Amino acid sequence: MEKEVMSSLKMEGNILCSASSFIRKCIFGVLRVGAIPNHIAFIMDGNRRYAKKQKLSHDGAAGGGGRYDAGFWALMVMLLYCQELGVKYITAYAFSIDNFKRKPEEVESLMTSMLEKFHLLDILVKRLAVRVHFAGNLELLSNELRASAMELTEATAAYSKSVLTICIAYTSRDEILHAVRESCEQKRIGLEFGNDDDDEIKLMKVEKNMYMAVAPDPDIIIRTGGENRLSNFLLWQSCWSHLHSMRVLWPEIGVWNLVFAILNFQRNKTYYLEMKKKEKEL
Ligand SMILES: CC(C)=CCC/C(C)=C/CC/C(C)=C/COP(=O)(O)OP(=O)(O)O
Repeated sequence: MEKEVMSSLKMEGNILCSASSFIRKCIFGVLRVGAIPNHIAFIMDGNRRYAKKQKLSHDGAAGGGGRYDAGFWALMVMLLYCQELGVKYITAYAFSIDNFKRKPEEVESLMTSMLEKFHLLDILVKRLAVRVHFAGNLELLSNELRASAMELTEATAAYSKSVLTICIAYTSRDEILHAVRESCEQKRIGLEFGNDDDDEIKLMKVEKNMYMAVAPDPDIIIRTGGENRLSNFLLWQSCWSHLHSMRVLWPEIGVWNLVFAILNFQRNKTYYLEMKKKEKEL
C-alpha cells in the first residue's frame, strides 16, 4: 500500500512540479497584493458526470475508485495551491446525509472509496503538516470508517500549517439541530456561561457546538458542476461568504479556476468596503 501511495505521490509530484511554473508563482505573487481568503470551502460537484465523460467505472464496481479517484486528487491539488497561497482553512463537502438515499451499491462503493482515501490522506497530510477534521454526524458511518476518521483526526491534531475539514454524513440543517440540542442540554445540566439575555452570547453558545466550530466562517464557497445553490452546506457559516459557482466538473478544476474565484472575491470585497465607507460618509 505504502509503495503504491509513494508512486502516486511521485506521479502527482511530477505533475505539480511542472504546474508549479514560474508563471504560477508570479500569478500567486500578484494575487497576494490583494486580500487572500483565510478559508475556502468547496462543493465538489460533477464527479459522476466526469466519470461518465471519461467512461470510468460509475456503477459501484472496483470500489467506485474510478469515479472518485480523480476527485480526490483534485482536492489534494487544491490543498497544495491553497497552502502555497496562504489560505489556512480548506473545507470539502465529501458526502451529505442526503447522499445515503442513493442506490445502496453506490453508497457502499463511495464508502469503500472513502476508506481507501483516508489511508492515502494519512500519509499525504502528514507530509504537508495538515490537521484533518471531520464535520458531520459520524454515527451514521460504518464502525470501520468512523474509527479511521477518528484515527486520522488524532494523528494530525498537532499539525497547524493548514486545516482540512472533510464534511461527511453532513447537512447544515442537521448541524444546526445538533448544535441547538447540545446548547439546550448544556443549559439543562448547568454547563453554561454568560448572560442569556444577550443575543450575541446565545449565538456563541450555539456556534461553539457546531461541527464546523474548528474553522472560522468561509470567505469563499466554490461550487463546481454549474449549479448555483448551497445544497444544505454551511448555511449558518455562509452568512457573509462570497459564493462562486463554476461550470467545470470537480475533477477538472485547475489553478486558473482558483485564481479566478479569488480575483472575484477580491473585487467583491473592495466593492463591499467602498459601499460601507460611503454609508458612513452619508
Ligand atoms: C477523502 C475525501 C475527502 C475524498 C473525496 C472524494 C470525493 C471527490 C467525494 C465527492 C463525493 C460526492 C458525492 C460528490 C458529488 O458529485 P456527484 O457524485 O454528485 O457527481 P454529479 O454532480 O456529476 O452527479
